[in-house]
Amino acid sequence: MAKMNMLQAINNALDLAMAKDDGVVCFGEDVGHFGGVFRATSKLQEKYGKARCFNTPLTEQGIAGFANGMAAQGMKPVAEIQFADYIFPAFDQIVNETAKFRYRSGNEFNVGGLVFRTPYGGGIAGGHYHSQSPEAYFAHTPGLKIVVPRDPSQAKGLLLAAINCPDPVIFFEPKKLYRASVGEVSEDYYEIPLGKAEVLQQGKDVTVLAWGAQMEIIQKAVDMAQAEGISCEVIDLRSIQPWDVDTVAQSVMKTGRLVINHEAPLTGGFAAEIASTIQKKCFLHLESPIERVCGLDIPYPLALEKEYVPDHLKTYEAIKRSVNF
Ligand SMILES: Cc1ncc(C[n+]2csc(CCOP(=O)(O)OP(=O)(O)O)c2C)c(N)n1
Repeated sequence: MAKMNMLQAINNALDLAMAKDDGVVCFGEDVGHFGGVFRATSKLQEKYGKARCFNTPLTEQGIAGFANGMAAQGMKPVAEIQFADYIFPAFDQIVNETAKFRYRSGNEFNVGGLVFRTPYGGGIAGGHYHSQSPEAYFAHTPGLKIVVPRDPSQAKGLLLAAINCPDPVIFFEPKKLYRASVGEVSEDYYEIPLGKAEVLQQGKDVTVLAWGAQMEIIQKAVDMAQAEGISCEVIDLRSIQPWDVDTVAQSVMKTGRLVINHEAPLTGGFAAEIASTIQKKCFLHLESPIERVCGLDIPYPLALEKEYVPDHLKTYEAIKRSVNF
């Protein structure tokens, strides 16, 4: 075991994947010698050469198209989109090509092994080009897997599973935690299965659910609620697509209440999908309406970031509303 922050854990995962399989290549804007704007690919070019870790021009559509072609030929491209806010120039390639490659070619080709890594989320005073959480746009596209880690050891295991996955994966990295989240990480190769949620804390009154950077936010709210005797079950979804319906439904059947938190705006956010599915699966077990604690329906603001974010206080209020309904 070694103490790593999330960036070091991601770098370590990429290093192990590249050592294990010559087909794994890393590329993106300033990813080569510079190691990426956050240094996630630091030293990989030195170690594996310019053919396996290299810079691209400033063209996200080109990065995604290039990744599609490489993956279709059997390589395992790990492409970095510098900020998730800049993934939209690649939207056509990802939605129309990456996600549909296997379907469209009658299973003759697929782009499994393709991973788009991209830092997402706010809380860093980065304004609207460095703060958005666009996971729901991609969750709406069958054929993609979507994964969001919450800490270094999870980031490593989930990224290695993504690179080894027979389907293309978008790996959203909570940039706020890149250096802030530090923990013990095994230096060995290991994978954490995709599509499986993690129950972090058992409870009986209310289920509180989030992913990525919002996990530490909901934990603060849960601690406040528990101090008042409210017993909370805490779930980290880990994968947005596919998401672990059974684990969430089992929990809500026990607690009868659900609070979902995500940083993306409320309307059309992934919490709506979860709420809809769970109200159908757990209808006769629900004691109160499912609560969504999300970002406001506005562009991500620079000046009013604190008002925008679904923080621990808003989450605590939702837990209280849910329990006192
Ligand atoms: C679509 C998009 N992708 C990525 C970025 C992030 N970004 C900001 S500046 C920059 C590097 C620009 O380099 P260059 O075009 O050589 O101009 P320089 O600032 O070095 O003069 C990048 C990648 C962006 N602003 N927009």
